[in-house]
Amino acid sequence: MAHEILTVAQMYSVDRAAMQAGIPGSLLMERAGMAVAREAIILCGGRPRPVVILCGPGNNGGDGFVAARHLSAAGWRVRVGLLGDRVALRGDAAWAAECWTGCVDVASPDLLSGAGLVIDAMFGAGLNRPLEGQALALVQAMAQPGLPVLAVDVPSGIHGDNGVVLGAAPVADVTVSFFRPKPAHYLYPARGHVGRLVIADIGIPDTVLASIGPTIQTNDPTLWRAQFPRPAVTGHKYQRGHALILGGTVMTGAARLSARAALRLGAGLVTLACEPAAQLVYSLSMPSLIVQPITDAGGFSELLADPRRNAVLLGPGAGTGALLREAVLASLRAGKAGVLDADFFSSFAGALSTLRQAGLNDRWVLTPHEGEFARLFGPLTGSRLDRARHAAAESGAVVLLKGPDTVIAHPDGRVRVNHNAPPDLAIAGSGDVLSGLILALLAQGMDPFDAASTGAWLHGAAGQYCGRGLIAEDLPEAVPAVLKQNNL
Ligand SMILES: NC(=O)C1=CN([C@@H]2O[C@H](COP(=O)(O)OP(=O)(O)OC[C@H]3O[C@@H](n4cnc5c(N)ncnc54)[C@H](O)[C@@H]3O)[C@@H](O)[C@H]2O)[C@@H](O)CC1
Ligand SMILES: [K+]
Repeated sequence: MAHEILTVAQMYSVDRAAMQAGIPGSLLMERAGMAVAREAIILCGGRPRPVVILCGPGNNGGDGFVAARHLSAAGWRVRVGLLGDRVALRGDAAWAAECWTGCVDVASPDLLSGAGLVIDAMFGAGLNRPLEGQALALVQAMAQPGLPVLAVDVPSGIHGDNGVVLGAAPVADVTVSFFRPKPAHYLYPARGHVGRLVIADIGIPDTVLASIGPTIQTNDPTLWRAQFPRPAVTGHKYQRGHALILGGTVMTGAARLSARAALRLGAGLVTLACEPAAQLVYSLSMPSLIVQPITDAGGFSELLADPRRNAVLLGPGAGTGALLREAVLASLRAGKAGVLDADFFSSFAGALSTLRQAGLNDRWVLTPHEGEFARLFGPLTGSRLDRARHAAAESGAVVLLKGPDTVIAHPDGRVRVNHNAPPDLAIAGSGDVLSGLILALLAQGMDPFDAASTGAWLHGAAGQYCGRGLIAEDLPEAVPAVLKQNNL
């Protein structure tokens, strides 16, 4: 299964490469339009409906003309509405329009009355400004209750790269795109407009990707399954890593959730260091947890001195005092791997250079949500993808920017977009579980980029497994079932 996501510019390069390889653009358009017609038939359960196809002035419109021809040939009643002048059509779109022998009306909202399906072929990759005028009115008219919408490439008004809605965009039931998805198919708010995504094969050979060098992927177990840690038959707990967590004194729930997740995902040992006042809370919470009282950062450094303690989690519920700050710097200097989360971001607001000097590198995973991200990295612009990538390059660490479309970026420019998280995961303590999962994988020696990807995916899968009504405590308990379900 392919996991590459291509930017709009990369998709145009693919198009050119395919043509250089001898595949004419008109053939790509023919296959694209056929795929659209096929999906329209599937969407309507094989029963013809009056369909209105709204065609724009570029090749997205060309795909619409091809679909019109195929649906008409299949016995469907087709009305085509064109946005713009027919004589202004160029290249393959002009060819596709010539091949359509039916009527072409001026695209207007009136055309939609009586329609059982609308195919949105107004704008795709070439959208370069917000919708206005007639295009905007058409998008608004598509929002009729009960009128299914099938979008070609992207719902018109969606920017293919950043997932931003430019002016307005229909909420499609199905979006049919070609060869590989674009970032907007996975990034919100666009993803909320895409509906079911179909990526159609239009005969472009995978070999064209060699010259493109895609760096964005959808997150999926096939990317990291081979690296997923499995206990050896003859192994013992010390070969499964020793995770170290700094627990807070007041918000003790956060570190307990992280510890529980780390234990469930197979860390050999988990030590939780805390001030003596909180020792009992942690000790009584989980018999398998080792609790070590410390009175200051010196005590934490002593724990770090044992090389078997190979992965550290700092931040969940840890407070913003000197202990967390010093524990972070000591862990970075000690050359450990680890996860920096939650209160870490407030403690080091705007202090990226201090972290880098202390040794922040790609053995570390930073797991901010949007607010925490801005605290450390400032108000960066661009899509979540761009910002995560920029932050990873700037920090030298793996950055996992949390959200419904969690993005995981490596400082070398690789990015993965996670897409299995249900909205039920937006609850208190959910992030603490995620950082505990990643911690367990780091302790077991997994590469940090893969550990972050795996953690995000397992977190989403656990959320799906628990379903509605889940609380954060349920997530670690779902780990064994999710591992079994997915043969991990
Ligand atoms: N491999 C590929 O890349 C393939 C692409 N195909 C289709 O080609 C499309 C891209 O075609 P184009 O590059 O011609 O781009 P589009 O057809 O998406 O749009 C370009 C046209 O729309 C105008 N336009 C852009 N934004 C506008 C706005 N807000 N209001 C009014 N007019 C606006 C532009 O001036 C230009 O005339 C894809 O989305 C896809 O549907 C397919 O034909 C098959 C192969
Ligand atoms: K479209």
